Amino acid sequence: MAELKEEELIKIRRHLHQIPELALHEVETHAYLMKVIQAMNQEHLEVKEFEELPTALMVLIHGSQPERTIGYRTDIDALPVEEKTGLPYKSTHPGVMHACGHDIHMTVALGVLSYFSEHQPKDNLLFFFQPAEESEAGGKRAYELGLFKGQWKPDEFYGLHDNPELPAGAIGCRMGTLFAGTTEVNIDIEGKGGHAAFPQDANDAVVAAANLIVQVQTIVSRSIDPIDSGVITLGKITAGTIRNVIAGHARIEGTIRGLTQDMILLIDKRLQEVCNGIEASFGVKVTLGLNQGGYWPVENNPKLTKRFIQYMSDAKNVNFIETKPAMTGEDFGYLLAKFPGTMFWLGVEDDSQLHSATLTPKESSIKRGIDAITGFLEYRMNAKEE
Ligand SMILES: CC(=O)N[C@@H](CCC[C@H](N)C(=O)O)C(=O)O
Repeated sequence: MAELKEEELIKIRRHLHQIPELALHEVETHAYLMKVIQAMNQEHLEVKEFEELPTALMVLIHGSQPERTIGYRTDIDALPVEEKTGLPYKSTHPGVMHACGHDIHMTVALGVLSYFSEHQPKDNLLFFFQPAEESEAGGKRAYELGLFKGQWKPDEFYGLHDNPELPAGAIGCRMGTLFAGTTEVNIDIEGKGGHAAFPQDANDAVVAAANLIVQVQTIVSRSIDPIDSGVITLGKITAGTIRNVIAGHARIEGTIRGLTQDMILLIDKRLQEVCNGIEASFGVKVTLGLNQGGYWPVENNPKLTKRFIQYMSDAKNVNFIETKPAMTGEDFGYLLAKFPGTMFWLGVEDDSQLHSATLTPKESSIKRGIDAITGFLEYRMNAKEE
């Protein structure tokens, strides 16, 4: 047994990349993670699975002189995106892809875990392999199901997200808010179907939906202080069956983002008002469903994040970049509201954005990320408390 080498980590990442699974269905991923972890030095390791959240996994490395339990979280799910990278190790699961880089996240976590399985840490280290980040709020579920109990409760929590806009291996972070809070939006419009030739006898849900979509564009442009930040994106619309039948139903799905909870609530309220207006002017029934789940703004803890940034800025082997807040969401925001901690970016340098079918993170970022994180954790465990 020895800690995982760079070429082994790359093999692991490529295997994970080939078996992406959607939120709460990460069965093969879970089994593969178990296999990799079981091949590590088990001397100080304890592994826990959970009947109530079967694809989740926690691993505790018992420290030599523990004063605290330091948590490290990685997400493990993928997205419903058909991969178009053409890579030899592309997804083998049709219509599903690690288009948000969670394969990189998991590999970095395994690398850090493998390092500390061979170099016993002073404090306890708790690794949380979390299902369902992209949807279904896996972090909140885990918390509400009581997974963080007894020795499985972190005193502080860290986690990363990959960032194609940063150079490979760079660490990005900031004090305060790193990511937005998000709310999932579902809008159902009920009109009356009919023949394309007799619109007067029907009530066209497509026309109502089109107007609603246009009016929604005024929420950010007209109701929000331009100095503040808010987003509403309607990413999916479905309606109708054929060109010559007037659709009686339309469904629109989207997402709201804000750097503060007040901003999210303001957009929620304005969206409800727009829906009410469409109901009144088109005589349709509009049902608005809003679900924030666990996607709270990601607020970095001041004391821990100051220490994190200090270490990363000073470390000779780390390219540290102070970043702006981003409108991406993360259910780690929920866990950071329960446990103090820090979320940060790992640069993976790519022209494609997160959630794109051509995302190809640079694999050299994996080892550099592991070195930066293990260095930080060692420093953290040995640093004197102020
Ligand atoms: C990092 C990232 O891309 N996260 C997702 C989180 C999704 C939140 C939720 N399902 C929503 O769509 O509102 C993101 O899309 O930012």
